[in-house]
Amino acid sequence: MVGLKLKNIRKSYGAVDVIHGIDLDIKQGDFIVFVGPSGCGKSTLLRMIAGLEEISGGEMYIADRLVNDVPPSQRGIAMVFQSYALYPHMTVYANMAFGMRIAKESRGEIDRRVRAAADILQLTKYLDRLPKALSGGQRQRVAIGRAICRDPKVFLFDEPLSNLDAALRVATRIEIAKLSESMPDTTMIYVTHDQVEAMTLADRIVVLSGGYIEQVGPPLELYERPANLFVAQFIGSPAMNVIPAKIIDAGTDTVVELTGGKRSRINIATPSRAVGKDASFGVRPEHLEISTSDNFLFEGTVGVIEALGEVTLLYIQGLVTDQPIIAKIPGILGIKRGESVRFTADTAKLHLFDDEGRSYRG
Ligand SMILES: Nc1ncnc2c1ncn2[C@@H]1O[C@H](COP(=O)(O)OP(=O)(O)OP(=O)(O)O)[C@@H](O)[C@H]1O
Repeated sequence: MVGLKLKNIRKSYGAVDVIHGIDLDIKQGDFIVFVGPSGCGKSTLLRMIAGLEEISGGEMYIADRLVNDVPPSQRGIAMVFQSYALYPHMTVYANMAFGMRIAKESRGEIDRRVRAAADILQLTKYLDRLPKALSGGQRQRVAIGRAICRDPKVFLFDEPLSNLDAALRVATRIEIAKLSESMPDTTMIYVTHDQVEAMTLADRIVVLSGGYIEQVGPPLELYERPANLFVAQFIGSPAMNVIPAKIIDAGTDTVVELTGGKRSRINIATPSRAVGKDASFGVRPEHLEISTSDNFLFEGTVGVIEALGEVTLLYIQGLVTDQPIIAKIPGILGIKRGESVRFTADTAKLHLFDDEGRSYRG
C-alpha cells in the first residue's frame, strides 16, 4: 500500500515557480528525510503535504486518497514544528489531550492515548506540569506526544530539533528513532539541515535543489553512489573534494589526468566517447591516505591543520582548485604546516563525473 504519492506536484507564488513538478512514492511506514540548501523548497513541500499550502499543480495522494482539496484536519496527518507551539496555560496532559477533546473523543480513550504517548516519550512524571517548567527537549517531546495522540497515518516534522542545544539534539534524535520503530505503520517525513539527523533517521533521503529532486535513496547509497556532483558535495561532511580533470583513456578502467596533478588509472568504467572530455574527479576527505611511495594521486602543501584528537583535518594547497583539498586522517599526526605531502586513496572509493556533473558510476 502506498503511504503517499506525489505526482508532478508544483508550487508557484504568483509568477515565481518554486516547486517544479515533483514525483515521489512513499511507502507506508517509511521514514523519509528532505534535505537541500536553504530555499530549495523543503518546507514548502512539507506544508503542501500537510495541507497548509495550496498545491498549484499535480496530484497528492495520502493512503490512495486524492487530498489536493482536503483540509489539513482531515488528511490523517500530524505535524511537529521547530517552535513547539504548546499552550502555555495548559498542563502537559491538557496539551496532549487537546486535539482529542476537540474531536470529542471519550475521556477514557483520551486518558489511554495520553498515557501511552507519555510512556513512549518518558513524560509520565511531567504530565501535571506547565510547559514553562520544562526544558526545551521536554517541550519538544510534549509536542511530539500531542502529535502521537492524534494517531496519524503520516507524521510530519519540520526541523523539530533545531532549537535544542547539541546534547539535547542527540537525545531527542534518539527518541525520534525509537518512536519511529515503535510506530512501524506510520509514515514519517522529516525536514532538516542536519546531516547526522538525515543519515541516521532516514530509510530514504530526498535531496532537493532549486525545487527539483536531485536523488532519492537510502543514506549510504547517496553517500557511496551519488548520482551527480550536487549530491556528492551535499551529502558528507566535510564535503567531497572535487578536482577538475581530463579523461585520457576510457574503458572498464579509466585514465584521468588531474588538472595540475598527475595521471592515474581508476577502476570506474567510462564510454569511449568520454576520451578527451573534461570531467570532475571526486574523493571524500575521509578516503584520502598519506602515501610515502611513488604511488600517489596528488601532492600538495599542507596549509591549515585542525587537530580534533580523533581525526586531523589537513587543508592542502597547491592544486588547481578554488578550494583547498581537505584530508581527514585518523588520529594525531606529526605533520607541520608547509610540508609537502602525497595522498592516495582506495580507487573503489573514488568518483568521476562527466562534463555535466553526472556520475560515471551510474
Ligand atoms: N509566501 C511566499 N511567497 C513567495 N515566495 C516564497 C513564499 N514562501 C516561500 N517562498 C520561496 O519559495 C522557495 C522555497 O522556500 P522554502 O521555505 O520551502 O525553502 P526551504 O528549503 O524550506 O528553506 P530553508 O531551509 O531556508 O527553510 C524560496 O525560494 C522562498 O523564497
